Amino acid sequence: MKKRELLQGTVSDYTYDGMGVVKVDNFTYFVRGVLLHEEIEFLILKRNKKLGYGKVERILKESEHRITPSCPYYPKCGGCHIMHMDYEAQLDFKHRIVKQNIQNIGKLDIDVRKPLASNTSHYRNKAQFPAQGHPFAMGFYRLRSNDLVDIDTCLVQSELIDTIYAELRTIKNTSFVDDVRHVLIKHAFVSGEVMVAFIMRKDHKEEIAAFMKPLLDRYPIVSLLQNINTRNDNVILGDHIDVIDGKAYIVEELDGLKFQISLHSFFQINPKQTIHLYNEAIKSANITNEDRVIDLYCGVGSITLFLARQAKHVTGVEIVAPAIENAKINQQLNQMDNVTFICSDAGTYANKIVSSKKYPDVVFVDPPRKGLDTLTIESTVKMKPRTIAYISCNPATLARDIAIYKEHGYTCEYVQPVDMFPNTYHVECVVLLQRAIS
Ligand SMILES: C[S@@+](CC[C@H](N)C(=O)[O-])C[C@H]1O[C@@H](n2cnc3c(N)ncnc32)[C@H](O)[C@@H]1O
Repeated sequence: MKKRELLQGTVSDYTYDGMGVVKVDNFTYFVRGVLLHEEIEFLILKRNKKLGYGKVERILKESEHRITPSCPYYPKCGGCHIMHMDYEAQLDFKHRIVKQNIQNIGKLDIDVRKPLASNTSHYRNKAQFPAQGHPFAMGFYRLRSNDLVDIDTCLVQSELIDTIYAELRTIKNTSFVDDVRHVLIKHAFVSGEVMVAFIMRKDHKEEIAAFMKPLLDRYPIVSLLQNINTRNDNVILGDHIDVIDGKAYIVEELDGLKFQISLHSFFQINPKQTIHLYNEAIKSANITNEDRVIDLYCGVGSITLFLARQAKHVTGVEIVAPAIENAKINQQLNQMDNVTFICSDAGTYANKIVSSKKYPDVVFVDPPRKGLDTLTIESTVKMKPRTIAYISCNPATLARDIAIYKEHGYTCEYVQPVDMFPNTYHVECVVLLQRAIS
């Protein structure tokens, strides 16, 4: 490869993570920060036998959807990926990616609807900021890197998280700064409650308590925690939690239902859009008060309790024990007696239900990005529910899994993307799989 080789081309497509695809002389390059149909000049950064990566040098013909990002740290900070697109272009990009996955991975001919739109700023209720002592930096990592970008504001976090974060940056001047791995903030939008957790290499409870005292007076921080993590990998949380002040959890409200959320439990990060996501899935599944439902991968029981307002009985299944403890308390907080929570691997529980022959009418699944394993898919099929509602945060594994369900006689009419994560390449989808054969 020649030094500083510049090429020109037109962006003809996107990669799943929002890079532009540019073909020059039948060779494919991926270039970040460009939009569909733009004509660009780019520098070749690297190239192998199959493809190359480029860095945009000049936009020769600009898209009408290009905007100047309002965040001063974009694109250096890896938290957001498509902030140079206006929101219409972001939704088109997500629509396109879901369609491509359904067609190319699933080999399926299914209508992919336009994504449901979200508010685009200050939508996040949770932030985890890595920190380092010398030289001090706190913020987010560059994309696919361990380089920390020092930031003092983040436009996708709730305004309260952003304000508290700005104050927490003064840990720079403390004696314990070198032992801080992450600071994690959760904000319950409706109750206003805030959790602040210091993820530490070693114990500094007393120094943290003294440092946080003025902030506890100024902000609704009802849960101040220390979590010790001595691992050498990139898992953020350790197991041990000390409650330094207040309680070990915060309480959030979604659509009139209350949810206790602890440090280790998963909770959807865009609460306003979560209500639309759950209602979309539940409405399409036509749940009646005769229905018995199993909600696999239930977290703190949020979909479970939404479902329980309409179904005869719902069983929520989740592998993380603290999340199930929260779920059981959430059941009591909302006074619902038609719910059972089980701490188990989803596939193992589903397989037990197959053996017991106590089949549900409807199954909900909301797995992590890796999607469903064979045991879970096969067991849910053997239960013969009339509907399997699949909520997915990864269109690639969703497409793979619905193709397998199709082989087992479950069909779906449409995929409904829901934008839960504006300015990032991530997209959530809801799919209803209906049993076509008996
Ligand atoms: C995408 S979250 C969905 C949680 C919940 N449905 C919600 O909307 O908040 C996936 C959940 O699956 C849980 N999980 C991961 N692997 C699991 C497994 N093998 N069996 C059961 N639950 C699992 C995670 O702990 C997490 O709470």
